Amino acid sequence: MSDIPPDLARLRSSIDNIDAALVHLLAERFKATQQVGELKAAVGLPPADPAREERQIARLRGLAHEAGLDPQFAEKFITFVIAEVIRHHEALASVEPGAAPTAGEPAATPAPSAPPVTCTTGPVDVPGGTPPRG
Ligand SMILES: O=C(O)C(=O)C[C@]1(C(=O)O)C=C[C@@H](O)C=C1
Repeated sequence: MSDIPPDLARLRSSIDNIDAALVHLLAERFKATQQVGELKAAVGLPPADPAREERQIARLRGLAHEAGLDPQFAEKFITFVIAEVIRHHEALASVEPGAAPTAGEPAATPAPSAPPVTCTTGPVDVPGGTPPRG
């Protein structure tokens, strides 16, 4: 393969930095939305808030326009991210005592001090399950 022109290498290095920043920014956003999901589940608020989403989309479309980014792309991107957040919120709501009501149902009384839900990456300890080996 031929040598990479220095300008291409420089631009790619910049792209790599930007991509890393995007990943870090998204990780921070998901840390914040995780807490929102726990709070919503604890008080019985529904996972999605379409009115809030409408405001976010309108705001981001405006920012995108000012920044020279395609507003349609900005909307698609934030909609994609929010859809994933809602999926996480729904998972939290399904395990919280103050789980979100389904349509037409009143909200359950929230537990006074519902513990925060944490994500487990390792094996889950089930009471009465197989004792750990070793
Ligand atoms: O602000 C909220 O209520 C959230 O749950 C966060 C968030 C988001 O990711 O920005 C996600 C789902 C809602 O529909 C609206 C916004």
